[in-house]
Amino acid sequence: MPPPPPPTSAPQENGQAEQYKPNLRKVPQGDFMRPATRTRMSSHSKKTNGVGVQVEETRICVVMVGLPARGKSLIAQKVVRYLDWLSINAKCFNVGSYRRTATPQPAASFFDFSNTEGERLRKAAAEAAVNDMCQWFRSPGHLIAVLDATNSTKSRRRWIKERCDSEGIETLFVESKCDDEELIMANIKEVKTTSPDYVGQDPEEAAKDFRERIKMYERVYETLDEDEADMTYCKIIDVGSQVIINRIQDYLQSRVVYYLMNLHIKPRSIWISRHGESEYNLSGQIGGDADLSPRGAQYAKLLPGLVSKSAGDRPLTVWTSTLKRTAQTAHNLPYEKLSWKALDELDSGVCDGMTYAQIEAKYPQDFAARDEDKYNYRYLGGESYRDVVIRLEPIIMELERSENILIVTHQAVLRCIYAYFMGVSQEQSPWMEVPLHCLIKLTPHAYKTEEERMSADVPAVSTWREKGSKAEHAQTPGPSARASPMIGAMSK
Ligand SMILES: O=P(O)(O)OC[C@H]1O[C@@](CO)(OP(=O)(O)O)[C@@H](O)[C@@H]1O
Repeated sequence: MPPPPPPTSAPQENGQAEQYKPNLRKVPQGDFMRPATRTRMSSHSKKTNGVGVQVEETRICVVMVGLPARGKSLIAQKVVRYLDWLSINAKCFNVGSYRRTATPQPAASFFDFSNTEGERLRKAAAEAAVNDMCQWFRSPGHLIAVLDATNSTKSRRRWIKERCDSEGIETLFVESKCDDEELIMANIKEVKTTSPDYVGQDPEEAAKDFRERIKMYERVYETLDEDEADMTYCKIIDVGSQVIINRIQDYLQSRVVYYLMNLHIKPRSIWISRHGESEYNLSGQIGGDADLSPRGAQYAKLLPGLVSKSAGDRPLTVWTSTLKRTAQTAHNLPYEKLSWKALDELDSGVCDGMTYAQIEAKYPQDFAARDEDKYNYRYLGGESYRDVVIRLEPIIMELERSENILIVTHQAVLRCIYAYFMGVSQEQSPWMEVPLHCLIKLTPHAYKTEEERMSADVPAVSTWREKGSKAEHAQTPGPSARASPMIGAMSK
C-alpha cells in the first residue's frame, strides 16, 4: 500500500510544542463572507460543498463485497458518517434490513444457495434496496450511497453495475477480503451480540448458526478479479495489509478510497477527555492559553487511575493540543504522547480572552448570530465549527489508522470528534454538553458506537451555555464595550 500523504499539521513531541499565539491577525471584513476554504474549480463538474471539500456532480454507489464477518457493515457505516461529517450527503442501504422485513431471524439454511425460496427472497430484498437507492439519488445533493450486502457473486455485482449504469450512477465496489481467523472470530462475537438477526438468542447458538451461514456463502463466493477489470473497485485484503485499486475515475471516488485505505476493523477504543479545569474556565474567559486551576491539576493527578481502570494494560498513545492546559492534564499519563496543533481549541479571534457576557455586551449582533447558527458562525480573525472540522480531517484519518488512542483536548474540538464517531448533526454538535473532569470511552461496533462516561470525583465549573440563554460571568462593560456592528460571519 502506498504511504498516505503526511497530515497537514505534523505532530510534535511533547515538551517541544510550539508556543501558542492566539490568532488575532486583522482580516478585512470581506474575507469573512467567502466560503470557509476556497478550492480550485475546474472547467466541468467540480464544486465545493462549503467545507472546502471539492465534490463532483457525479453520484456514486459504493457497493460492499465480502463474506459475512469481514467488517463490511462497520466500513459502510463509517464511510457514511465520515461523508456526512464533511457535509457530503450520503446514505447507507443495508440489504439485510430489507430482507429482515420478510424473514426477521432466518436459520442458516435460508442462505443455502440451493434453497430456491431463500434465494428468491434475498434477490427481492436486494432489488428493493437498489430501487430505494435509485429513488434516493433522484433528489438533488444526494451524492453517495453505500449498498451494504455480501454481493458475493460476479453475476450479482454485474446486475448492480448494469442497474446503476442505466441510472447514470457510478459504481465503486469495495471488497473486504480477510482470512485472519482471529479477526473473523472477533467479528463473529461482535455480530452475535449486536446483529438484529440474533436479538434475544443464546449467544453460543447464535455464533454456531452464524458460522454455518458463513459456510453457505463460502461455497459460492467469488472474489473481485480480472474478469471484472472493467469495474471500478478497491479490494482491501487482510485489513489493509494490501489494497488493490482498479479504475478509480474521479476526485470523490479517490477521496472515498483514501479514507478506506486508512481504515482498519480491528477492535479498539478511543478515549476522549477535555483538559482539567483551567484558570480561564474559572473566570469564564474563552480561548487563551491558561494554566490549570488547582481543581484541574487534581483531575490531572486522578486521570491515570481513571484511564487504567478503563483501558487496563492495553497499549495507548496520548494526543494533546499544543496548549498548556492539555499538556498539563496529560502530564502524569504513563504513555507515549504527541501534541497536535490541529487539536488546539476553536480560535475565537478578536473575542479570545473575553467572557461570553463581554462578547454579548460588545458584539450583540455576533452573539445572537452565533446562537442562531453556531456551526457556521466564524469569529472575526478566528474560526467556525465548520472550519474546525476541516482542520481535524487529518486527525480523523490518523485516528482511523491507529488503535487505542486517548485524546486530551478542548470543548469545541472534542464536540467535533465526538460528532464524527457518534454521527451527531451539525445543528446539535456545537451545543453538546461535554463536562470537565469526565473521561469518555468510544468503542466502534458494526451497528453502533458504544459510549461510556467516567467522571472523576473533582468538582469543576460548567462551561456549557444553552442556546438562547443569557451569558453568565457578567462583568460591567467598560467604555469601549458599546455595541458595534457585526464583526464575524457565516462560514457556509
Ligand atoms: O463553542 P463554545 O460553546 O463557545 O465552546 C468553545 C469554548 O470552550 C472553551 C471553554 O469555554 O474551551 P476550553 O475547553 O479549551 O476551555 C473556550 O475556550 C472555547 O472558546
